[in-house]
Amino acid sequence: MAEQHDFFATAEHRPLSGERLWQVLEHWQRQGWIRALDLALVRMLAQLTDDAEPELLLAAAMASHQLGRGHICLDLEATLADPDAALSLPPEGAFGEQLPDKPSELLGNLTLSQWLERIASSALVASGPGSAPLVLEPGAPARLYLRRQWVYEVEVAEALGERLATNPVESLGAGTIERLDRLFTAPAVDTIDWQRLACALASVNRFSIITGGPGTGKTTTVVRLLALLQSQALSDGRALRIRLAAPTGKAAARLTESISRAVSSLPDGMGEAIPTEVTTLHRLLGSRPDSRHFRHNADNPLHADLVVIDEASMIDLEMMHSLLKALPPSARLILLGDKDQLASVEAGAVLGDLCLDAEQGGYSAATLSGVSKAGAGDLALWQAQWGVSGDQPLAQHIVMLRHSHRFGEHSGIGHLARGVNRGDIKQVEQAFSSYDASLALLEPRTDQAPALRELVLSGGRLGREHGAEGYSGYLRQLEATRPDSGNFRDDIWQSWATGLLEAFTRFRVLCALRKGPWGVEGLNQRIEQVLSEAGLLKADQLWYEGRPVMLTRNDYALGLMNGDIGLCLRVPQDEGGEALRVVFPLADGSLKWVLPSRLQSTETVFAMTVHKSQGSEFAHTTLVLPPGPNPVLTRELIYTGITRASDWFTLVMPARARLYEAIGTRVHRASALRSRILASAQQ
Ligand SMILES: Nc1ncnc2c1ncn2[C@@H]1O[C@H](COP(=O)(O)OP(=O)(O)OP(=O)(O)O)[C@@H](O)[C@H]1O
Repeated sequence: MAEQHDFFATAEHRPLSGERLWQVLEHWQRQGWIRALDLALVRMLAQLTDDAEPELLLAAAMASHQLGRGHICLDLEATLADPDAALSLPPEGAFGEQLPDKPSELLGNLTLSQWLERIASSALVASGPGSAPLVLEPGAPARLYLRRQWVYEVEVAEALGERLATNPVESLGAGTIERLDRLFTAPAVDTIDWQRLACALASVNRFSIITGGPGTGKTTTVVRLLALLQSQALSDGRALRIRLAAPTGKAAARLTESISRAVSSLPDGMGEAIPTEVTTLHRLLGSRPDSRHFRHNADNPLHADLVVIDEASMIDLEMMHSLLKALPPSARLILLGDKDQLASVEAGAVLGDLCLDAEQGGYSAATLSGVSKAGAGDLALWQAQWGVSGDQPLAQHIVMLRHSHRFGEHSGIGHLARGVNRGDIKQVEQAFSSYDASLALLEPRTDQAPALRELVLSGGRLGREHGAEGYSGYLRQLEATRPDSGNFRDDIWQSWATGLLEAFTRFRVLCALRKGPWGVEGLNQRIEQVLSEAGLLKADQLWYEGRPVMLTRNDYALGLMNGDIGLCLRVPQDEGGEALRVVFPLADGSLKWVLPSRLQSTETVFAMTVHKSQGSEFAHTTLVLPPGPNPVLTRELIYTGITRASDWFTLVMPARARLYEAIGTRVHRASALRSRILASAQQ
């Protein structure tokens, strides 16, 4: 590949001078194309040595910037092929403008081999373990890492590779099969019971992934798996220590509810000693204020025999690293999640990377023979129909659930989500035209369109025809059910607040962008204005009754996490009189009341980004796309937005082309995690 790039380079690359480098980097930072953090890192690197070529420092700035965009490393070859894409140029709102000092001007005629040479020649760069702050892997594709990311990737791959190295599926014994028979009915002829298969495979492995779209039974399956393993352990005289966690408080609270439901429907005698309390990953690992290190680590592992993590698509590489470090070697790890959802906010796409081929199965002869007695159907025949065979270690540990019990064949949301996932524009259009009881499409010309106003107030057409409300439902409930006496600690005020928190989840506006009139910032202002004009709230100050807020940073002193959502309510005080307090739901079902002045970093959340909505579900979800092209518009973003809806979904798109472009664009995050894991498992 290096030669190929050299071949296409037509003009000579003029070496970059130090002076020009700093001019350009400062310009990039002023423009917001790179972060202040990226520039500070490069300045720090430049001070460590005087042998760093400007082209190396440029690569370091881009690697740091790419990390901020979720990439674990800088793919040097891809960067040379499209240098401006590495800085997401053109920026939001600047489409078509002439932009000076773009990366393509600096890297235009540089060949890969020249760049590699200049990077590798510095003491700042190593090709593997050591203390140099950068790591260069010159293979194909050549990658430049900041050292910490390289260490995370290597150590996660080693830990998972070690867990994948064994596949004792032949040990599936008569006791397990008898329990599977109690937990599952026999599958229909010629079908595969993927849930049963997942249970059988995960019952013998130390690492398993159960992936599937919304309502495919991930929770149901894992609860049956816990029942199977715990009843086995109890009959051996030693209960398993089981821990359940999810990346966010919201996801943990949702899973607590669905696990409790699933445990109560287990066959008699099989629900014993199965916990239903789900904690956040941060709490599970023991987060420490202002530190990226956790209380539980390799020296102080978790007290657990089995750890289940839900919403695993939200786990970034660093968190996966911390989790694997804290996991005792003998403990089982089970990840649940939807591989097609957006990747984590922070860097990495761990679940997506691991599940790249999950749809095809790819089970080996040993796995097929081992599970043939599990009663899940003829997996060998199913796989033969796909023409797939395999002995790739990762595939033996993954099961994809394929049938949605929530969004079945006749569900509009299911039809639409499947169409988006397949990139099938026809199916997407057909979904909107055929399923008008659950789906609506709005194509407003401006952000002031009356139809948008109606959507926000009362749910638009879905509100009029099918009872899918907008924000007026929550705000009317606030006034109509307000208790008339007592104090905010009284049960009556607590249940009022609980009801309002629940009502607020019935409708939500999700945005692809943060900035601009079609982003979170503009739409929050617009929604406040619409609701104020309708007399539903008085948004004349920062804090007003009815304001929904989201924390934008962890607040360890208050025990609240980034992403937690609360409502600002006017409540009677202990000492008499009334005051505004913000009420937050906690994972254990209790409420936390906080004075607004104690909240450091919050933002209004009538509109929120799709990223922040992961792990949540709203009865009526509205997804707003911007009119202009933007690299954040991807298939995964649209799918994640749609699948936040439990009953109704409205898509707002000022320009149809954005939807088509997004559906055709897949998220790609540079990393070598998958190939490293496979190499490590085969060693
Ligand atoms: N095999 C099954 N047969 C009938 N109903 C099922 C089956 N599996 C799951 N369900 C039902 O489907 C619904 C969704 O199941 P579950 O909550 O386990 O799915 P999930 O994949 O965890 O969903 P999500 O992650 O989207 O919340 C539940 O009401 C559950 O009882």
